[in-house]
Amino acid sequence: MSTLGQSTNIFWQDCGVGRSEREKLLKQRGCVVWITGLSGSGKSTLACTLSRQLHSRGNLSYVLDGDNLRHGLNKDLGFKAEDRVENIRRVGEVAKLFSDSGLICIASFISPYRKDRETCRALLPDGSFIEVYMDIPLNVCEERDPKGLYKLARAGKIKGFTGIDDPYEEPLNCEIKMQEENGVCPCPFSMAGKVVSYLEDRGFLHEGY
Ligand SMILES: Nc1ncnc2c1ncn2[C@@H]1O[C@H](COP(=O)(O)OS(=O)(=O)O)[C@@H](OP(=O)(O)O)[C@H]1O
Ligand SMILES: Nc1ncnc2c1ncn2[C@@H]1O[C@H](COP(=O)(O)OP(=O)(O)O)[C@@H](O)[C@H]1O
Repeated sequence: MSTLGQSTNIFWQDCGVGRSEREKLLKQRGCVVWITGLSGSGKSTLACTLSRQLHSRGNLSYVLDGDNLRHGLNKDLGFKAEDRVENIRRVGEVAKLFSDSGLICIASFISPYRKDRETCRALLPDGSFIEVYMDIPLNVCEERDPKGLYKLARAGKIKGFTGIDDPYEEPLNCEIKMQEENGVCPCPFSMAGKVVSYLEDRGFLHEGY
């Protein structure tokens, strides 16, 4: 495997305990559920509700959340385009490791650029990157505004806020799309149920897949 960047004289170290052994132990298959969408679209809520539903049925998951990772691993990054690219690059690599460990990794990031999401997808075995698009209209997200950030962005106090004066590129071929139905947003529990059904149907949640 050659994924070398600046480092030289380094060699891939294989380990006798492999992915399939870990997956057998956990009775599930590792994957990445990648939740993308505007601020306020419900990404974190869905991520946590999904993690709870999986936990209740005996499946091990772990949530990687934009706000949280920016407190640690990514605290050197801001919101300029190149910082967002690096943010998602690092998260993609971490998500790959988590899924290789056999976990259901739930990544919740605005991840505004299509190319970066596709790069993360390409890191994973076919079918194990499940892109979930929170297709919630900007005006709904803005009305919610739980952190008051849209208000600040509209007032010009935050520059480069996604959806206001920074781009968001919608997925073209996501696996799951969450949308309002008759002007009503489905509850987080039913959204999480939709993801669980998807994972179940594709054998991610069972032994003997
Ligand atoms: N300029 C700007 N644009 C968008 N979002 C902003 C900005 N500044 C701060 N925030 C807060 O940062 C959270 C998004 O972090 P992410 O790591 O998911 O962003 S990105 O994927 O790198 O675009 C986002 O969290 P969510 O609301 O949960 O999406 C915001 O709370
Ligand atoms: N399915 C939903 N229906 C209605 N309100 C929701 C739903 N999901 C989240 N919310 C509310 O919307 C706001 C933003 O949710 P959050 O999960 O923080 O979004 P994000 O992580 O995308 O910024 C919160 O106040 C949350 O309670």
